[in-house]
Amino acid sequence: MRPRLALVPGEPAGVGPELCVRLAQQPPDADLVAFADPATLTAAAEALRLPLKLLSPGEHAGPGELVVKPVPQATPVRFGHADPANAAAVIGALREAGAACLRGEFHGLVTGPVNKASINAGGIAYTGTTELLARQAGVEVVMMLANPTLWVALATTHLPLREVPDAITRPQLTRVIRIIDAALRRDFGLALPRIAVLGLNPHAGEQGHLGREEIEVIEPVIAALRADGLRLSGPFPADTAFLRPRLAQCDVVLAMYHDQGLPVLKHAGFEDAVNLTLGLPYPRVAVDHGTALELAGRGDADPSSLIAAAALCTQLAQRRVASSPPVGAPSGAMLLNGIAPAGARSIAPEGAHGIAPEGAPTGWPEGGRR
Ligand SMILES: NC(=O)c1ccc[n+]([C@@H]2O[C@H](COP(=O)([O-])OP(=O)(O)OC[C@H]3O[C@@H](n4cnc5c(N)ncnc54)[C@H](O)[C@@H]3O)[C@@H](O)[C@H]2O)c1
Ligand SMILES: N[C@H](C(=O)O)[C@H](O)COP(=O)(O)O
Repeated sequence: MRPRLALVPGEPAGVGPELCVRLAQQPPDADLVAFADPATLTAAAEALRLPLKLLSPGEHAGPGELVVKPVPQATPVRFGHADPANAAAVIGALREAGAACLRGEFHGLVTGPVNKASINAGGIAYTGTTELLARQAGVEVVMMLANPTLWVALATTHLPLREVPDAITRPQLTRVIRIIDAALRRDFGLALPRIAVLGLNPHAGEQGHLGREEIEVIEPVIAALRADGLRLSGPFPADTAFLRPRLAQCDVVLAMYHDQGLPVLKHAGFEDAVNLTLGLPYPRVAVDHGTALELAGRGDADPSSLIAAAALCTQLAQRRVASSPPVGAPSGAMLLNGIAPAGARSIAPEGAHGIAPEGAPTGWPEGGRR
């Protein structure tokens, strides 16, 4: 099955448009439709001196071609200079593409980076695309970033650090863990996903001497969900939870907040990591990097994350359309686009202690992106 995927470049002045142009040179096994201003895509192609022929919806694109659903900007793009006047176009493209996915016109959504400050400066309250798509779909979601060696999900996303402890409650954390468990079963075929839950406080609260959220919220949630059959461990002190032997025991690490988990993930592998939204009615996969305004229009931006996102979204869409996941697939068995859960690395032939050595993804199914 060849999926139809909606593609949204994100901030016009950032690296998103040129990465879409690069993606169009080596498209995934899917039909892409870009929701964007055609002039911006053309300008990006010209800046990079790459061929790009824009087509209309309904036409079939080959390499160097891209079908576009026009979303006009208020002002012409100037790479490197985000214009808040274009906020409505950026958000409009995301909303249009999300709505089309909800109507079943596309099998999945791939998105580039958005500059949160520019959108807010343009008068639109926006914390992130994850939250925007969740609100539009009327569901709760979980953000999970993944690269071939590590998966990290977040209990909270884009909110001030000061607000994090109050946002983590027993019902909220229960819902987060259930969304992760269900998504990893459905989309990755894990029979019993192993979720390692981090504490919130230093040393996971040190038995209540360094904070009580572990005792009052996190431990009771883990105990209740374990009693329901979920495979949970923790709460672990965050500073040692990412040590290799510990990672080998889980499929995904659940961090309590954005900067508890994502610096580790991005340090472990920035280039080919992707950002998944778990819990949406359709697969959404995004880049793991930001708008990188300083690189835009120069041709120096690495397209690996967008290419990985499009490839993974293609596979997730195919998987959802195809029959249900294989019954009893061993935990960690599914490898999609080389994205394997942490514990699954032990089945990769190159892995030592389940960790792929430098440059190892070449041996993984479809994982030879570098
Ligand atoms: N997916 C998203 O929408 C997303 C993700 C992260 C950050 N952001 C937004 O992007 C803006 C800039 O954020 P930031 O500076 O913290 O992060 P950033 O990812 O834009 O940049 C961090 C560093 O990585 C480099 N980099 C980023 N993408 C690259 C690529 N494709 N190839 C090579 N190098 C690359 C940059 O040059 C910079 O040195 C902010 O407004 C932030 O909110 C958006
Ligand atoms: N938190 C993400 C990251 O650090 O890569 C990013 O800022 C935005 O993600 P969404 O587009 O899914 O909101």
